[in-house]
Amino acid sequence: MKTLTLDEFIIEREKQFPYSTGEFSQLLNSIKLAAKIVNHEINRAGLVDILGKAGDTNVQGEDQKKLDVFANETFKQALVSRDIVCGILSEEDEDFIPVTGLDGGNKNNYILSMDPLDGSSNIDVSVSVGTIFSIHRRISPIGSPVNKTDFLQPGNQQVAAGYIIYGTSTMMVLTMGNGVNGFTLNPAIGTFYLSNPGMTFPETGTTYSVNEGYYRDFPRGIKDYIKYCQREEGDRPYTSRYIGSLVSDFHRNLIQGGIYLYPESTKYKQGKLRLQYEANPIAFLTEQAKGKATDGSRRILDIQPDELHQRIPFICGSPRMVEKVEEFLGRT
Ligand SMILES: O=P(O)(O)OC[C@H]1O[C@](O)(COP(=O)(O)O)[C@@H](O)[C@@H]1O
Ligand SMILES: [Mg+2]
Ligand SMILES: [Mg+2]
Repeated sequence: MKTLTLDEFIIEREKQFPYSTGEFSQLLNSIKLAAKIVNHEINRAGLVDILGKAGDTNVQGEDQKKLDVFANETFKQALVSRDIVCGILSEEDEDFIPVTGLDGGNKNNYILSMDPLDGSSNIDVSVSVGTIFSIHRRISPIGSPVNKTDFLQPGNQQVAAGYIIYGTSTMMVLTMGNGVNGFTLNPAIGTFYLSNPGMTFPETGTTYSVNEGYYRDFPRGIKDYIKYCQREEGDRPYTSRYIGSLVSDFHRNLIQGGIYLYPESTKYKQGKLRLQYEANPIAFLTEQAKGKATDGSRRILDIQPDELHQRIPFICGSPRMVEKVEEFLGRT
């Protein structure tokens, strides 16, 4: 049986999509193109001047890496030059970016929120990193410039979300609200093929992913859950695996079962991860893969955003494991 390419898969799915105008597949094509350019740069990172700090900080006060900036510019270029979105929100830009036509307005339907390079702390040491994206339909009138409310929609309004993992192989994992599918890049011909159809979280797992270096500063319930994972009982102790790239830790847990936690702590009072372009897209994928995603008490996708770059405590993965954390948090 012929393996579907990403293009063929999207065209097939778009036929089932209300409002289908071809705009959506063009948008995913732009993402796919930018991903291939970034992938190429990552693969030869040590040979070109793309490692290390760029010398600036982003709106979160983090040192931008050269690859953060390269990935950000590459994705923006691919989207703006094709005039395929009406606005962009990026981790690396303070404000949202309205994409305007000659008339100052914009006829496009979609806005894209993105984390152009996820796992920046791993770039210089050849550990897998990713790109995360979230797609919403605009709420401002077609033809007018986008405004802030377009970017403060809750996660349950996403029409699609995904990530690209630049790992031992390069994959795009995507949901359009109808399950989760993984596509592997054949670097020889530059085509993504449907390699992992119908990805779903195992009900439970034996892997937990959390930066235990912050253990002391975690809420009581999280500390109790970590101790529970380490106790010699039943199928425990669980294995601790933490790559330090959300996309990579999530991808492993999606395939093998497991849980990822980035709770609030004294250093990150609201957690570290950003709601609009990290937690929401990953939560949409999680739920579409029959997993669970919470901030400890609320369903991530139902949280009403207040700020473009707001942070949120984030827990996601195999449903039984996430429920156990909620139980521990509920007890405190
Ligand atoms: O080093 P820490 O504090 O454990 O944080 C690691 C987490 O931060 C992130 O790197 C944040 O993402 P960015 O690299 O896009 O800023 C996640 O990918 C990762 O899970
Ligand atoms: Mg990130
Ligand atoms: Mg990033």
